[in-house]
Amino acid sequence: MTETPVYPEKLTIEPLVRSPDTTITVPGSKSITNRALIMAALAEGRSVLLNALESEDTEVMVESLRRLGVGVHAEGNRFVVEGTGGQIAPGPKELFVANSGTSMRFLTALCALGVGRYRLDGVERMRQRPQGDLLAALQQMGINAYSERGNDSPPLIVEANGVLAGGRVKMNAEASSQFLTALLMVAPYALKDITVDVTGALRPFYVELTCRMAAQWGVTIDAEPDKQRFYVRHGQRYKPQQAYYVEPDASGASYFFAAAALTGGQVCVAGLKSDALQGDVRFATEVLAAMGCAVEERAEGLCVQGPPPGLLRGVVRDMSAISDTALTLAAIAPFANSPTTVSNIAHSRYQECDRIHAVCTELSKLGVRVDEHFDGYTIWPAEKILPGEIETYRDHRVAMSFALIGLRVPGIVIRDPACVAKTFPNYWQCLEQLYT
Ligand SMILES: O=C(O)C1=C[C@@H](OP(=O)(O)O)[C@@H](O)[C@H](O)C1
Ligand SMILES: C=C(OP(=O)(O)O)C(=O)O
Repeated sequence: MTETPVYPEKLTIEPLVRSPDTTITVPGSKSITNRALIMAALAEGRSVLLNALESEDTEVMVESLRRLGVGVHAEGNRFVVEGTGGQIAPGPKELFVANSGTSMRFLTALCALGVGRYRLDGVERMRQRPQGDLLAALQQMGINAYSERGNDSPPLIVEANGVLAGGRVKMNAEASSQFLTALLMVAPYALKDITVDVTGALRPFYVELTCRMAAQWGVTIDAEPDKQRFYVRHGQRYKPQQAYYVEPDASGASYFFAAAALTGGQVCVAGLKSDALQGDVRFATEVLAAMGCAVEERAEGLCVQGPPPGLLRGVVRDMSAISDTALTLAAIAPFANSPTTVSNIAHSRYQECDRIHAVCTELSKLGVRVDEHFDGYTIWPAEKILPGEIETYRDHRVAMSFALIGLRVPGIVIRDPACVAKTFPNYWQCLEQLYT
């Protein structure tokens, strides 16, 4: 894989002197790359992924798959995967996934197809992130899956006996929709058909992404219209793909669209379509459009034109389905001419950091009025935003979002800029292109 650039401890963002008018190429989607890696691993034979994301979150997935006996050869963003048809190397095996939620959840379910003992661990923050409802679902299917410390967080142990029973399972996926994705992806390899009854609220777009991708790879996942029940026939098999193209990362694209919104400029993201598989494309097509931006799909990609100065409107939105972009929205909200309220993202307090608290703390530091709610925030238009040093809490999205404020306000300094390596190692180079 390519080397991550070396960054200083702090990065000062220079304000733009004129509005951008440019096209940016963002890397491939994390969500799609890590799903495609699992589906390719489960398929029998060679698959080739094109425009795959090369970042920490996909590297830990690739390394873990290798430990499970799946050959993965990465040449830049072209990944060649030698699928083993659902056979994974017997335990004992130790997997380390740093702070990649998708890797932790998807691999936990994959290990349930193995034989023996698998131990999955991550960095300190990963040891605080919730996994209990995924473990509970696997237990219902005859797998001895548990948290080593008894706190529903990693390290996780999966003791498997080569048989995932299948049958009827109840699952709560409120803490993370990734639990359901993880289970659905391995479901065709169970002994019996699987019916999942979803209890509690489900953030649907990531699960829809899973279902749409499974269909591309030859597996049907049926869902009731209300998305409270999913059904997977056992015995289906993923078909290896000769050239599976990974869409540009829509969450990563949100920063560049937001830059256009902030500056009255125009930014296109190459290759992204308004009907992308990824729900986060709605940040542009719905949220920015509601704030007064013009959003248009063109031959070169999806393009956002920001409104003239002073005309960006605040929005009141349930951001639960696209919560990774709630931080992007928080960064541009102080520049709007009315307050912005984000609701229903309580789960994001258990992601890379407590994202609600981080947003509120860092915006307050810059003199922005913000009210913290248990499930979101209200951000008020700011007459003046102060310079300041942003704590990024090892959260790539805090770093990428707050850098946007620096495009308008002098003296914004981002601590630990290297944390973007989780999903977007060349973020700062892409950001620089806005100055050209
Ligand atoms: O399935 C996925 O690819 C993802 C689901 C979401 O997680 P949660 O459902 O845990 O919020 C999102 O935040 C994450 O970045 C990627
Ligand atoms: C929440 C995120 O990632 P994950 O859950 O995959 O670690 C993210 O990328 O914002």
